[in-house]
Amino acid sequence: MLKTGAEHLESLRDGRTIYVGNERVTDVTTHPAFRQGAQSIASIYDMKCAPENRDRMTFEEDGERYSGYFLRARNRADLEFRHGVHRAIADKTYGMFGRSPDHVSSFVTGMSLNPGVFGKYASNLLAYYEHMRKTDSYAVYAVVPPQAARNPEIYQKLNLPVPTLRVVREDDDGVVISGTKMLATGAAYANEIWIGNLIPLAPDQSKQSITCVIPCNAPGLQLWSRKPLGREATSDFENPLSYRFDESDSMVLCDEVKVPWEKVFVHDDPLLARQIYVDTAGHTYGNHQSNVRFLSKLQLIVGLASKITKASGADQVPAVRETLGKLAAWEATLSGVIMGQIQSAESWPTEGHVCFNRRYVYAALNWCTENHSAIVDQLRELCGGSVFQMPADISVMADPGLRNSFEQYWATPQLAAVDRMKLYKLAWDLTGSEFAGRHQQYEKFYAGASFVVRNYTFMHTDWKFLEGVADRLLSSYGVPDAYAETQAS
Ligand SMILES: Cc1cc2nc3c(=O)[nH]c(=O)nc-3n(C[C@H](O)[C@H](O)[C@H](O)COP(=O)(O)OP(=O)(O)OC[C@H]3O[C@@H](n4cnc5c(N)ncnc54)[C@H](O)[C@@H]3O)c2cc1C
Repeated sequence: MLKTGAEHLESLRDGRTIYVGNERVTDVTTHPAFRQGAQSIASIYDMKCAPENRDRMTFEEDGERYSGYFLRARNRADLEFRHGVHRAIADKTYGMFGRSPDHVSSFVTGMSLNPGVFGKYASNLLAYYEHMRKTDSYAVYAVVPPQAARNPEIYQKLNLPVPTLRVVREDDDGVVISGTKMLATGAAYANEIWIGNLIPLAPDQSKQSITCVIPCNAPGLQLWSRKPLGREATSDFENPLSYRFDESDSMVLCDEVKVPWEKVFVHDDPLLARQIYVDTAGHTYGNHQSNVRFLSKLQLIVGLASKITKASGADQVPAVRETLGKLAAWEATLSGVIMGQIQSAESWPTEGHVCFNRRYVYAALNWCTENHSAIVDQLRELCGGSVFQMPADISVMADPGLRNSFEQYWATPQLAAVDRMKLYKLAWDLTGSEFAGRHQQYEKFYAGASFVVRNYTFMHTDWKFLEGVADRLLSSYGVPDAYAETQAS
């Protein structure tokens, strides 16, 4: 099934509990904090449904049509298709939605390639994959325990309740979960939340190992939103990104939420809770989307940097061109690594299926995490003080006298005053606004702290091959005879 944007918006009016401070939001599709973000998500569904996008964004299987990100790739062409679907979604939203509907769905699709990893819950995973694609469900995830609660011993010693989410009871119908999990990006606009553990658990944390999915309106589930950024954005002219693309982040608080057995994927197995991401193609499928999404954002940054330099005429200065050249080189580097993920696809994890090259996915993930701040900083440098040269808002244009002055003194030979204002407002939303700050934090942490991201690369590197290169050279010469003899004696 393919949902339309309107159908998706309707599905969000489900009585979910979402708090902004002490205010309970009754309808995210109309509330000022979320309505524009909800519209942006709806526009992704409409794009998928549009007849002209049918072949590039959806596929047919056994007579039914599904969103393209549910395709289980059997060859390189399928990976190219998946890539194109992510690309279209990321381009539409300029890379601002990290957890767009194609992220967690790609995890589940990748996992469905070898469900055997899930042991006795394999059929649950497959049934969930079917449910997702049949209902065109939008899932997000909360797969990290809250900070400071990763060592329950500290709480136990002080006789305090452990805040992290865990199973508190089980019966014939399923399990009951309570506690918190961070940080469900996109939950305000999603249908379901995947609960899990992307970072390893200790062997005695079996009750925390629960991996399951819950609907966003599950009784007992509360979403505690961080400060929404769309709420303060008055128009897309003033805050072009905050206004449309605040994807929301929420703490997940479960108070005795019932999860039926068929929605449980891991239970009482701390080791497996993490292995399902490593031993299946889930994490790789999902993070190919992350890489593609970052590239769309990077292309916006580089394009804007060029326009900013043209607006002031600085594009003619050799040193400025050099900066643009560096930005363009970074953009090309990431493009190349992403295409390499398809070019060097792996026949993995099961016969008949293929996966994006894992090393290249993790290399790009690491590269993006390490370089986002530096990239944005280049744009900030190119902006200089221009962003603060602009009047507070567009209302100056309503006053004939002020408008006259503005149009006369703020124009440059290259650009009219109001066009400059428009340009710099976008640049500030990308580099310096609260929205920009949230993105900086997102790019640093969305795939885990940097040491976690580097560990993926460490895990997937063929060290034998690399050491072999060093060995080949080492073995091509020896210790000089005179010293070798000394050693031997
Ligand atoms: C904007 C945003 C959106 C997010 N969206 C999601 C989401 O959709 N779903 C989800 O599940 N999670 C999400 N997260 C949470 C994210 O997964 C975590 O932030 C991430 O795993 C890091 O955990 P932490 O924030 O607790 O930081 P910590 O792990 O506490 O790290 C904080 C700092 O301490 C350092 N540090 C801590 N421990 C060590 C160590 N052992 N060795 C070396 N350095 C260490 C880290 O390098 C880092 O600099 C999001 C986070 C942000 C900021």
